[in-house]
Amino acid sequence: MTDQAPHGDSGPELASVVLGGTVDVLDFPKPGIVFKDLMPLFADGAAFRRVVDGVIEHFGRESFDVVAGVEARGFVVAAAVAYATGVGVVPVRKAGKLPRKALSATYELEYGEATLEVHEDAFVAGQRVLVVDDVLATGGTAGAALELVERAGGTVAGFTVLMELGFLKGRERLAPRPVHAMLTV
Ligand SMILES: O=P(O)(O)OC[C@H]1O[C@H](OP(=O)(O)OP(=O)(O)O)[C@H](O)[C@@H]1O
Ligand SMILES: Nc1ncnc2[nH]cnc12
Repeated sequence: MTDQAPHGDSGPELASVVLGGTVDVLDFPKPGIVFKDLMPLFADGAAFRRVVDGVIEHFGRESFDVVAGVEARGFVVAAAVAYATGVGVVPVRKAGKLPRKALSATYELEYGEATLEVHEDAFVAGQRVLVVDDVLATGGTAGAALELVERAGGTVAGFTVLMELGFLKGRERLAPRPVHAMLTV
């Protein structure tokens, strides 16, 4: 319903901040896709700080030991959360980008297929990992990222996105893993 107030797991105010920083791009990267571009949110310093602080407030800075960011736009949010909480950041990258021995997982997303990788020694056994991306759509990317974190020895402390495309049912695909989404559309 379009007349509803913006909603998400951190309340309507933060949901509105994300919505206000998002531009819909029609037919990108393929005809028929409405691409949610969060670059304007990242480019607005006050809005970016509010959503990064919102992620940290939701999970609590003592609940994770390291942040994993999913290439590419997940890197932006993950690095900011890591810096603000004084923990490290681990990139989960698209295939062929990591220089050392890596674990990989292939998945489907709204507009194709891709492979993600993480260094096999990226985590200390049992390290609590907060996994961060910008958008949850079908959940293929997130499922692969969470699987890789666990295969590399990490313990998933949480998964968060700034925007969830509810109609693509990614949350259901990831169940019973909890998803935190600042805005659900
Ligand atoms: O839930 P899914 O259907 O898997 O889609 C979500 C993923 O799609 C986008 O990334 P994309 O692969 O377009 O890469 P980019 O961040 O490098 O642009 C987005 O940043 C998520 O990572
Ligand atoms: N419609 C969309 N907008 C932005 N990122 C996406 N990832 C998958 N589908 C997407």
